[in-house]
Amino acid sequence: MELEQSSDTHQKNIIIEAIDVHKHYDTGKVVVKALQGVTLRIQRKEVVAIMGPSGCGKTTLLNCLSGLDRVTQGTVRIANQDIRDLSDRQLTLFRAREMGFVFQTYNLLPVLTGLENVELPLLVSGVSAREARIRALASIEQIGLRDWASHRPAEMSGGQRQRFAIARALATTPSIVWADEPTGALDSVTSQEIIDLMLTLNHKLGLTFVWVTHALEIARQANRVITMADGLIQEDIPIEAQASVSTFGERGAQR
Ligand SMILES: Nc1ncnc2c1ncn2[C@@H]1O[C@H](COP(=O)(O)OP(=O)(O)OP(=O)(O)O)[C@@H](O)[C@H]1O
Repeated sequence: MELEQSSDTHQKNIIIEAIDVHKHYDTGKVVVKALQGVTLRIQRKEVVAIMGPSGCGKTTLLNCLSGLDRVTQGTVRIANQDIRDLSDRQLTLFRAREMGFVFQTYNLLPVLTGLENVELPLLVSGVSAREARIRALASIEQIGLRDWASHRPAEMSGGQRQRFAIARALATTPSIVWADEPTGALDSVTSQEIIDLMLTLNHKLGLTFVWVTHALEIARQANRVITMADGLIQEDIPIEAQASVSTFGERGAQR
């Protein structure tokens, strides 16, 4: 009975579920089988790192799980919503409500200030200008850069830009933040500051994070590391259960 209850709680806490996901890219000349049957479940509040050699399908998996791209075959459920059942428009709204995105290259609009960049997704999702300002400032407060709100990205360091990108991802109060190589363009000290910020937000706000990374020193700070090879999950190990992080890391970090 107790077992049943605990497995029920486990099921309820699952926020990301992929079942036998395939993704093929038809380039006209060849069909690239980027994902070849990925099944995984991620619980609320987990911090999951996805590693693996270049071309193994990490970004494709992130795009398919987050609904930035459609799967060729298989099921993706986010917060119990099967995203295949959503039209493109519904999926866009669902993403805006449930998810935030952080990319290696920040993707801030250069003509807007930090504050305006953070306000943008709120305005796009229909929040009033007044409310957007309040929420964007609260989000910037979380990343500790209130004094930089009126600066444009060109005036900021890489770390500050990435902090604003994180503030933008937080502004819509998502439950999941996807980060594709979030520290790929940063030096090691700044990388660690960005990781510390995401881990703090995970603790404080209970956000679920999925990081795609090549860096072992980043991955080992997640709760769980998934290593991919050739479009499949090769290893899926909670950090505390890893007998030797360096062993998996040497494989995972290969490019
Ligand atoms: N739009 C596309 N059209 C055709 N092939 C693609 C497309 N996107 C990715 N691929 C191919 O799918 C495979 C997986 O690519 P993906 O970008 O997911 O790998 P990755 O593990 O994220 O690589 P990296 O670490 O270099 O970013 C690769 O063979 C890649 O060339």
